[in-house]
Amino acid sequence: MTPPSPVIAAGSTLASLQLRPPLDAVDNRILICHALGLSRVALITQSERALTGDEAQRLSALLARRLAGEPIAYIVGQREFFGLPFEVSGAVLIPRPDTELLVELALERLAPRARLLDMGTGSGAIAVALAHGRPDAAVTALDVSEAALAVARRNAAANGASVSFLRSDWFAALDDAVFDVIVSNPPYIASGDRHLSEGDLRFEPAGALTDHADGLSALRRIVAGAPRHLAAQGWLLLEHGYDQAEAVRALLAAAGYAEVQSWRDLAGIERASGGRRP
Ligand SMILES: C[S@@+](CC[C@H](N)C(=O)[O-])C[C@H]1O[C@@H](n2cnc3c(N)ncnc32)[C@H](O)[C@@H]1O
Repeated sequence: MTPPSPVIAAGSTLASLQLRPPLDAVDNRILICHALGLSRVALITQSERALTGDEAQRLSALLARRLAGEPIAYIVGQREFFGLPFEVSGAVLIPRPDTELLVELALERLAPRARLLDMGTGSGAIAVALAHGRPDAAVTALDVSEAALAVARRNAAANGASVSFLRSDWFAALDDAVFDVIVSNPPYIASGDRHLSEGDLRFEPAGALTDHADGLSALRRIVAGAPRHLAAQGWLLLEHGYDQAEAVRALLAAAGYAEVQSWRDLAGIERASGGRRP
């Protein structure tokens, strides 16, 4: 079926636009607020206000992008993660609620003034959430993408979080730095996986999603390289795909990590695994 035209008529009231298919009321509300620079409260109090010609054009353009499948977070340039606002652009993965599990696991393991490293920081979501929640911690975050690091630096500044950022191909630029906790949500989708050409993933940076191999190659490199940068008893905590927990535990066990285990997300799926320095 052809989707209804995204062209919005000048003179439409805000109330009528919120119920306009094919988007649901939440998406409509977010796009209207963004196009018109209105708060949610203003949308309610000004429900009978009619759109000007300029506003109708702006909203039509946003709606067309959404109907073409672009994630709403990229359209409005923002996504919430761990209760904090994060700028997002096509240079970074949109932070997922699933990844909050990794933040919680790290928070449980951070001793006072602990040193933490976030590998493949993207928007900075994990590092900024941790530095915001634990200002006493010394948080370092790295990424191979300079464009992602620029977004992450702005997110740290906007959220008042102190994070040291570093451009690095995994451990390459770390010298002999040592951390008490290393966390990573690396690219773990295998090349050729059909999900890469579906939904939001079509719009996200390929380098954030896939390792261009079997899905485990970045995880292998991190598991192998982390011991040299972990303090005694230090934790390595990794996010991975819904079907990779067994494989990641096997990698950790083969590398000699202690207390190897996996943790389930809110849907009951093992989405994070880790262990202590061998
Ligand atoms: C799945 S995204 C995670 C982003 C963010 N940490 C999050 O959880 O929302 C993976 C990140 O790893 C980065 N990355 C990919 N290859 C890398 C490499 N060789 N060295 C460092 N970072 C890398 C990507 O640029 C991307 O930002």
